[in-house]
Amino acid sequence: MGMLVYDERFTPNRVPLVMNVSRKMSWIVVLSSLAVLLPALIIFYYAAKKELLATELAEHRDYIQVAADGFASDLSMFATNLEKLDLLINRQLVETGNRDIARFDKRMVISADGAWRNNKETYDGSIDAGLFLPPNYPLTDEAKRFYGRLFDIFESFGVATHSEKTFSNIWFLGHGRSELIFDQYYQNFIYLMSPETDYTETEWMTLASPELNPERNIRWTSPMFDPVPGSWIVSAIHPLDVDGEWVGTLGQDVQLNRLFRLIQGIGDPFAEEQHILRDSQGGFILAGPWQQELEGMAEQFSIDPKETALLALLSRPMTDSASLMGEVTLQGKSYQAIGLSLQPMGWEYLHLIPTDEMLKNLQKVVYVAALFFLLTALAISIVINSAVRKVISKPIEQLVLRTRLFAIGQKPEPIANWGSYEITELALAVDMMNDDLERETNRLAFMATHDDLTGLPNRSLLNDRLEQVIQDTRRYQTKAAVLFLDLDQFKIINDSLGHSTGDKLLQMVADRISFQLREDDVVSRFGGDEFVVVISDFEHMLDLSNIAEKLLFIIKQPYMIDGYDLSITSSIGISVCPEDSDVAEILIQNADSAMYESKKLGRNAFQFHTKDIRDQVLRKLQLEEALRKALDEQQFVLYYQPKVNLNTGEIYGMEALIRWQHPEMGIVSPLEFIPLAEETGLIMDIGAWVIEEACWQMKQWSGRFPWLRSMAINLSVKQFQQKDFCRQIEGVIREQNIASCKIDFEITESMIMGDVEAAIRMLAQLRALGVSISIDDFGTGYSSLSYLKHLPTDALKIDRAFINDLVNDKNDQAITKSIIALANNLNLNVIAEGIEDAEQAAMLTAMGCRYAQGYYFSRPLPAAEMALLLEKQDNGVV
Ligand SMILES: Nc1nc2c(ncn2[C@@H]2O[C@@H]3COP(=O)(O)O[C@H]4[C@@H](O)[C@H](n5cnc6c(=O)[nH]c(N)nc65)O[C@@H]4COP(=O)(O)O[C@H]3[C@H]2O)c(=O)[nH]1
Repeated sequence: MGMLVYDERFTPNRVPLVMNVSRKMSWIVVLSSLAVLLPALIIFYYAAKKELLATELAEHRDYIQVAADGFASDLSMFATNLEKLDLLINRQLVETGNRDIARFDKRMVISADGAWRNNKETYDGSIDAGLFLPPNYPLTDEAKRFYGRLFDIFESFGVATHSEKTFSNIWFLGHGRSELIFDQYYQNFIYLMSPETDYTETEWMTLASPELNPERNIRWTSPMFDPVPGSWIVSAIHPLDVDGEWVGTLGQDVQLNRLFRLIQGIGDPFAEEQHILRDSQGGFILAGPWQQELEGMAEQFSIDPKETALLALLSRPMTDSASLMGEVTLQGKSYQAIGLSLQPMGWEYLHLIPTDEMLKNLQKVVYVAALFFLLTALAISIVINSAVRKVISKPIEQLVLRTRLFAIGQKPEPIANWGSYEITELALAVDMMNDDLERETNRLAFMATHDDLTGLPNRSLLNDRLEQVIQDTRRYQTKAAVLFLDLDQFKIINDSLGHSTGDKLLQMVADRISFQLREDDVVSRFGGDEFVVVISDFEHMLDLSNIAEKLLFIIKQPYMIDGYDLSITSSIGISVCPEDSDVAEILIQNADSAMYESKKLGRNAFQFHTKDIRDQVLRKLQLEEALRKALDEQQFVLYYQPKVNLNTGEIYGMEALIRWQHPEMGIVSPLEFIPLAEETGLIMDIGAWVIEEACWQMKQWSGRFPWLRSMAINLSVKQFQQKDFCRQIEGVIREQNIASCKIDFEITESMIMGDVEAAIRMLAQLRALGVSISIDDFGTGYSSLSYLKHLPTDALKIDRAFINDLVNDKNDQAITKSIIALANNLNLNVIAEGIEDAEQAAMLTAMGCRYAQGYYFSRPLPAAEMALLLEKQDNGVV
């Protein structure tokens, strides 16, 4: 959808990590489901595990108890058997007789190796007991009776008990290395025995000795691993005492494998369950995972010392009944241990159940549940994804598209229903916002290109239009013109009647100019009271003259504003494209220069841009460049023009006048460069230099000529407007150590007229420093008498314009007289400037003017010449 409106700002990679809402919602569902379900599953798992282990282990413990009981009862049955056998033998030996001797003789023969064994031909091991007597056995009748009777007892006992299948054999070992045995498994045992066979020092005999078995009860031999059948054997031992005398041992060999099956088949055995069985001496019978190792070297076997948990468990005492012994780690795997002590042998049995196998089913349940939850969450997220896409994402994408269309200036059709209330509201708000934005953008664009007051195009739009017009002149070989129009003396109206009246006047002038011109022409407000008109196409220069004249005329017509009947004239400068230039900026500059020229020519006139004007502009540029270097290169010098007392002809003071001695241009008049310095701001530095230099000079001269009253220094408007001007002056006075009363600042009326109040404040501050103030060029500046009386001044200087023709011009005489009268009334001194002859001096004296300055007395002089003049007066020569 975004592809429809291509704009670099809209490319999605600007925000590469942002996901769309529907996908985000899906993720939220999946993740929040998992966030809830996973911990729930984990909690469930651990709770269930605890419960399961508790119940399962309890069940197993019971099984084990049953199996162990079975195991123990089997074993104890052997003990009972032997006890019974002992009783039987003792009872029946009392009744032995010759029948027993006959039985012995009938059965026994000497074998080739010298040992006595049963006659093989009549021997059937499954029903007969076998007897072995070593060679040279002392065969007394008593012995024959004894063995003959034992044959009988063993066979009947053996056959009877064998049916119970609880043991494999019963045997008797006598002190003389005799052995009587009834063995179901090794029926020919006696034939395998060598004549040297001697069991008398083995446990089979010793455990029955009165020394080791004073209680005369059942003992168990250490279990033994028989590698041939691969089975563990243990023998039950019972002493056979006849008439209180130990005659031998009764025993039974028990193959443990059959019993192991009892404990190894408990419940549903676990694949990796382990069994550890130790006899009462600590010897291993079952060694869990190390069973093979044990059976390979039963004597040296011990548990790996790294299995510390198991060793610790084995070191704990076990109870007779099966008990849970907690969790143990074996070869890195977790087991649940159940242990007990098997009686009557005192063996310790440890049953190890792999924890994971016990929990296998539970884990399966948890995995299935987790999978189920995950799939459910995924399914829900898919549903939410498509719902959110339909209800939110799609409308939002539409809205984005609409906004982008607005952004590129297109206006899509409004959509009344967006499916849901909130989106419809949002869409309405977005449309409204876009409308407002469009209006505001247009307004800002207009403001950026138009003048607030008059609504005319401003400078920037003027430039654009002028560029366009210039291009058209090139393309269509036409001519265009720029008219630079400035209102004459507008400042006076503005200052005297107020800005509001001035603004209304400007608006009316703008309307009149616009009304006079064609639509194609451009009328713009260039600044202040300046307007620039672009005439886009004309044929003859005369057309331009006509337009200019029409404008001069229409502007000159009276205006009725705020109850004032106002009139104003204008001056117009005209530059022509392409003759003067085809560069917008230069065309405007040229028209501006021509406008100044027309002002010089007397205002209310128009002037075409000419070569002369161009030369003047060039000169101005040249001067400006040179002026920037002048101060550094010390090209300025001060001249001094004496001020004279008309009554006595004596010099009482002087005016410092700056001179610029340029190495190539020669002397440049201050009338030319001071306005330029003001325009460029260089006047600040130049003015400061003048003040310092003049003060320094006055300090020198007032030492030599104490009667010298004042040094007048001209101030420029910009200097005067500086905020810290007073502080600067104070600094100079302090630095030069000069009496401030000897400094007189000359300011012009126009400098005061802008902001009268501020000017009054500044003058008061200056006077507070002790300096005096004179108003220069007085009479030309439309001073209002009303504020003149409030001005903190000391003197008025009558402008040279009134003196020039004073002798002949009655008006000038009248003005001069009234200025003198005004000064007298306001208690101000009055100085006439520009006196060039004696007649003027005489007339002024007659009019009551006391002070004067002019070529008649002296031209402005370099310091050295001025010093000579002062010296002459000091010497009374003048
Ligand atoms: N025709 C004629 N002219 C006479 C006669 N007596 C004096 N003048 C000239 O009249 C001007 C008097 O200075 P201004 O009215 O203050 O007018 C000054 C003043 O406004 C400005 N100016 C000169 N020096 C400075 C300065 O240091 N700072 C500032 N801000 N302006 C200065 O330049 C203006 C012109 O100065 P200058 O060329 O020195 O011209 C001086 C002076 O040479 C006379 O009898 N006949």
